[in-house]
Amino acid sequence: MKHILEVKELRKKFKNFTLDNISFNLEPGYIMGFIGPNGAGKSTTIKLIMNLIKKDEGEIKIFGKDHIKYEKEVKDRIGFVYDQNYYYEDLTINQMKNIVASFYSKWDDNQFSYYMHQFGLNPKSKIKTLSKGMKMKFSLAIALSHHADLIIMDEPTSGLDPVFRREILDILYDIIQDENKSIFFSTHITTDLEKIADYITFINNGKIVFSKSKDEVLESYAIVKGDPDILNEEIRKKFIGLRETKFGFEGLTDDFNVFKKTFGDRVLIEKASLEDIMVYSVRG
Ligand SMILES: Nc1ncnc2c1ncn2[C@@H]1O[C@H](COP(=O)(O)OP(=O)(O)OP(=O)(O)O)[C@@H](O)[C@H]1O
Repeated sequence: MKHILEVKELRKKFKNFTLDNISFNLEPGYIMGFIGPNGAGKSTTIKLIMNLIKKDEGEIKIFGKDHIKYEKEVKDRIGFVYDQNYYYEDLTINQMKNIVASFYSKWDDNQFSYYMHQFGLNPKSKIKTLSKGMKMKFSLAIALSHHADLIIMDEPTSGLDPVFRREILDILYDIIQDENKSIFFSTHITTDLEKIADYITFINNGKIVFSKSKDEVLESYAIVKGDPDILNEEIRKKFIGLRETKFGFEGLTDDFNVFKKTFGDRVLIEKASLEDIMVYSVRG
């Protein structure tokens, strides 16, 4: 099996939004971050992968198998964290865990107890008494306790404090040390991805902007800063996004050698962060 997750020409049309021609692949042993502004189509893509909503067109294969035809088998091997995980609020963590555990063939109670301890959660607490961050920790513990080969998460670190976020990143990093496992997750916290992602898939307005290795992404863009008087129509076209004030300009380009050659020391060329790439690409 070459790809653990294959999404090919995926389409879904809502009344006011179309997810159009989404294609990307994830190989075993890697972490892929899924980024894009609010409303770009991240959750919709994830719901389509998990068959929580029906696709209009396209193909999704997980572990080399069609995600609908082999849904039960495929989902048994996926650890899924979703920003609206539905739990019975009146049950305790342990009672809810017993219900969820029955769905997984490789459920591991020791692993779950380990995470309860690690995450500082009391299994006797009622779900309704948990804070947002604690509920997310509970969801993560469930996703990580059945020896999943693919972890899919929709904004798993939202609502978590920086200390716990770092702990989660370490856990995710440990998981992919097993080279047969992969992680696909959406996030707005691009600095987390700079730390641990191998691949970045960027979606904007229902379309894929790029799906590439993180190193390739970070090497192919730069921020150029300089004096406004060097800007003309031709030069402006070299920017993906540009911000101008009367004191200077700052812009994102994927053609920074041209600036180096043409302007030398008159421009400052700096590395672009994932956040820069996202913000300038979206704003234009
Ligand atoms: N069931 C639905 N019916 C109609 N439109 C929908 C439905 N679900 C999502 N949409 C629309 O699809 C678009 C993409 O939404 P989606 O939740 O996938 O974005 P997102 O990238 O996850 O955003 P965020 O970062 O804010 O979570 C939005 O315009 C949203 O209004």
